Amino acid sequence: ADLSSTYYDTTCPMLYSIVYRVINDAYITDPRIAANLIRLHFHDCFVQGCDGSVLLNNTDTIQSEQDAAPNVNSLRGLDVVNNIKTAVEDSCPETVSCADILAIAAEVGSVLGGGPSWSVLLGRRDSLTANRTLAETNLPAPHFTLYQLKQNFAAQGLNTSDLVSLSGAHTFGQAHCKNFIYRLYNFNYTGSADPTLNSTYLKALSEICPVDATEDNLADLDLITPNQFDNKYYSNLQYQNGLLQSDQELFSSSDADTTGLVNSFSSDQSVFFENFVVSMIKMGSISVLTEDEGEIRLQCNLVNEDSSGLVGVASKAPKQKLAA
Ligand code: HEM
Ligand SMILES: [Ca+2]
Ligand SMILES: [Ca+2]
Repeated sequence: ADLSSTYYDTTCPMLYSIVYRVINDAYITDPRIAANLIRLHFHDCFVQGCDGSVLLNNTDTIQSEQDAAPNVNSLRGLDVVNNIKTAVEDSCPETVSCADILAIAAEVGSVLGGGPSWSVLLGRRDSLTANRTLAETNLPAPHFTLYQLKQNFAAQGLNTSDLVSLSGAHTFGQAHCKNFIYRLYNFNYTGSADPTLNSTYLKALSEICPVDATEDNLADLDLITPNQFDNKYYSNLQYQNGLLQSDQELFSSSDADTTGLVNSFSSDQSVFFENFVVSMIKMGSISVLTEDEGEIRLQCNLVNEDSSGLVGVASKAPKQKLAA
């Protein structure tokens, strides 16, 4: 069945305001949470669809996607998702999926950053499985060329325009040095910096990430407005101030048919916002589970019942008994 914006209108009318309140509380002390939550939804949707698989922890039967290379030491916001789930279960027990919570949280992240709001389509159900190998394979890498990025998005049913608009989420949040340090000192084994990196920006980045940078150092993805959801990401690219290679490729790749889109998003923020919303809704619909597929998890990090018959949340009855 199709997703619907009114899916929980009768079963959980306060859903949006509950999700908003929990995120807003976290945002006051940690504005980066807005970026963390958008990224979680993306990393969920690209791995067996938007089914909450990214939230599952390691167990005897689950290999957590959180340990896949693109996620390890890099996913934030999982605790806030659990806080949201607890608050939602309080008001609407056993009703709202974790996959839907991620989709709403992504929209709230955009809104809190000053970005667009949209009516989130709902009705996803949660997976019974995770797939770490698929997380390694499907999530795009920061060193990808434009060609690789297009292939990677096409595999999810997303086109070049989606690639450019969704990359605009790098208008906020941060990245670890290890994801771009190779651009600073020995790009493609040339012994020098990536030629598509602005020399002033290169100097600034070299201070954040010296050759022997420790793994924990972070740089803002958007050097102009690091916490604001706006279109500065695209003007940065025009000045060769993209942090990741995968960002700068959208403007600087020799065969970039994406340059025109970058220019139009840079010159008109409302055009960027409109396209971002369309692409987020498209991404949020990738391979969703609906109706009797999957389950409504009681705890986002655990399936309700594992193969050994143990219940995910001790205080709740297993799914089979509820249905009986
Ligand atoms: C186009 C291919 C993409 C690549 C190669 C990519 C890669 C990355 C990398 C390497 C980081 C830094 C991770 C770290 O160092 O901890 C990052 C951060 C981030 N990405 Fe992407 N990303 C892509 C697309 C997207 C999309 C489609 C979204 C959302 C719609 C997104 C949202 C974010 C956000 C918000 C952050 C900052 C997170 C934080 O501050 O914790 N990215 N991305
Ligand atoms: Ca998933
Ligand atoms: Ca920004």
